[in-house]
Amino acid sequence: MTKRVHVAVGIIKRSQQVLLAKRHGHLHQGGKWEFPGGKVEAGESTTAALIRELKEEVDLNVSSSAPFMQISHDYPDKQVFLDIHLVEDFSGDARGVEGQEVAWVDISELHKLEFPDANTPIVDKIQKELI
Ligand SMILES: Nc1nc2c([nH]c(=O)n2[C@H]2C[C@H](O)[C@@H](COP(=O)(O)OP(=O)(O)OP(=O)(O)O)O2)c(=O)[nH]1
Ligand SMILES: [Mg+2]
Repeated sequence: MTKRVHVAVGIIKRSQQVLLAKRHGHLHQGGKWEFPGGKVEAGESTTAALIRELKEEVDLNVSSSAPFMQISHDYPDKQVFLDIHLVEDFSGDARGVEGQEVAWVDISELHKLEFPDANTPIVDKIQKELI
């Protein structure tokens, strides 16, 4: 029995596109597209984790964010709690700091890409509410 992993996730939106990153093949859920983010550390707020992770992973400076949705999902090998925030207020040019592929993708095309299973409701809600 392991603990549920608390993850801060950012939907980074610029006009009708969102930023995706491809998870490296060796990682959990590797090879799939994700919304940038990562584990919230002990004693850290979700917002602080989001700011830290988006700087570390895609070199963006987040000015503000708003709660979007929360998802608990059980993978066969891992339990996650995704605390997902909408980020429309940021600066910088996105790049994959850790060598990962990044892409600005039209919201209308999102459902055509492969995401981790936990992301299905996220993609649905983005396509309903953010277009
Ligand atoms: N960032 C992100 N993680 C997701 C998404 N969907 C999803 O199931 N996850 C899962 C995959 C991982 O099990 C977990 C994220 O943890 P991670 O291991 O990538 O965290 P991290 O960036 O802090 O990485 P590390 O420092 O441990 O290398 O959440 C998503 O859209 N974005
Ligand atoms: Mg990460």
